[in-house]
Amino acid sequence: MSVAAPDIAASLGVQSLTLSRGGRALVRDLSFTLAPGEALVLTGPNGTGKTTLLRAIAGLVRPDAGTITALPLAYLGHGDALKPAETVSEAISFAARLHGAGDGRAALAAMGLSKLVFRACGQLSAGQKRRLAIARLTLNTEARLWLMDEPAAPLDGDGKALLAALVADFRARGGMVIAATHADLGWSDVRMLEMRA
Ligand SMILES: Nc1ncnc2c1ncn2[C@@H]1O[C@H](COP(=O)(O)OP(=O)(O)OP(=O)(O)O)[C@@H](O)[C@H]1O
Repeated sequence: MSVAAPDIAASLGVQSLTLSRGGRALVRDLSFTLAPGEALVLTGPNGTGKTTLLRAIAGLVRPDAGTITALPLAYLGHGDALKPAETVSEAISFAARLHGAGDGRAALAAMGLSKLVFRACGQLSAGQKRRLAIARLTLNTEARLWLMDEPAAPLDGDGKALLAALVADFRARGGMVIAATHADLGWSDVRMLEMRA
């Protein structure tokens, strides 16, 4: 007996979405579609709901109303979710094994971390931790959509350029990206959504 693979939507569809937190409406009747290869950048003042919208798309916050297409996705939150005692090599190889994505060394190289494989995650700088969290996200080979919350906040210029290259490569392979940021990410050909208070 064979079991058919579930249908996976090609695009992300957000329809008539309303979201609130603490009794306050943050998003009202929002609709948009993101097609393969597209990126959407969320901007807007602190507290306007960028993280909440990302979390709703990830299925972590229940909308008051509306629908969101379910897609295989990878989520990069504010925090890097690294275990301090684990080495960089251990952190990356676990994720690589989980997703059947080789040994993860190419992902480390892509974020400029090859020389840090034996360093404990707890001893990394803020920018190095962010680079590692990004490298790990790219190992999720099933993901069609990357959700990134302030992905570049602690990154230097080189780190931002490496992130931009990974995002461009993912999009060229049909991936979709939604990022919340206060910084200019330097990504080309993005759509913008400004959240308002
Ligand atoms: N668990 C919660 N319970 C109640 N209110 C919450 C909760 N989480 C977030 N909020 C509120 O929802 C609003 C939106 O928060 P959110 O983190 O989505 O904003 P943001 O646009 O991402 O902000 P920032 O730019 O500071 O990262 C804020 O007013 C926040 O206090």
